[in-house]
Amino acid sequence: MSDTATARAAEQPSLSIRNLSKAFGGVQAVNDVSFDLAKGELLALIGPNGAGKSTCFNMLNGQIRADSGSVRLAGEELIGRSPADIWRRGVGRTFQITATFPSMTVAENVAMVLMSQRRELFSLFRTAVHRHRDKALALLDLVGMAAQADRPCGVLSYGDLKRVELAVALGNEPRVLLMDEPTAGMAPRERIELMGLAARLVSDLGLSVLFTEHDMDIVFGHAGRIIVLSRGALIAEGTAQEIRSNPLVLKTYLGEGQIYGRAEG
Ligand SMILES: Nc1ncnc2c1ncn2[C@@H]1O[C@H](COP(=O)(O)OP(=O)(O)OP(=O)(O)O)[C@@H](O)[C@H]1O
Repeated sequence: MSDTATARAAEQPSLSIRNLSKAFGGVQAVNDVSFDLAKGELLALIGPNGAGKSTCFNMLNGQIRADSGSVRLAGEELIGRSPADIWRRGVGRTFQITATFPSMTVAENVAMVLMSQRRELFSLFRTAVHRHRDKALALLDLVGMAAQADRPCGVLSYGDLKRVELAVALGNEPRVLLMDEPTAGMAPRERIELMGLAARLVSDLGLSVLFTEHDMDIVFGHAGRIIVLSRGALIAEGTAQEIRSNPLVLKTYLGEGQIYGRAEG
């Protein structure tokens, strides 16, 4: 690669979304949405219920096929690829509902993803768990869970489970991490701690994180930048201060008075 091409590659956003659209029957769930996620950025995607946030996420990781548009990871097109392929290329995801195996220990759960990443056979699970233990512990250390490595996931608090889930997502060494309502169902203090951890991972690992969130204290307290969807369309983009004072956002979302203390679901 020439010096100019190398410099250009370094400047490239991690994820570049252009004119993304998806309709379900007569409902235009996502309508011509374009935005960039920069390297080392913590970007929040917010909007009222039904705005299209989940549909957007599901297109980014290949779970839903876009009707049109483009999603590029460091310049490489992701549309049309399977979720497993997109995951292997470096787009990780955490879900609203935690998905660890309760009877397995914390370290075994992390080792599972390391095996899967290397396409190892699960029949050799015991030896693989042993082989991946150091890496699993290093990942657990990143999320403050190394001391609990040998406890079964089934006995952990919800906040700790979310940390394990984060370690599992990091096991694939993602360049981009999609976090779907990461703090849903958590107590206020746990919420702040988890997002503080995500922010630290963004700056320490140079990870790019896109997250959806209904808790505006979390969004305004942690996101470097915010994008706002309403009825499938991107209506605003900016810093917390810009979004808070944006008249259209106030009218369509923040003015509704439904975001603080919204029932989780
Ligand atoms: N599989 C589907 N089939 C039909 N309509 C769908 C489907 N998925 C989403 N929709 C519709 O698309 C629109 C966007 O939904 P989406 O779940 O993406 O919004 P959201 O912003 O994630 O909402 P929430 O904050 O409630 O999770 C809504 O009108 C929804 O009813």
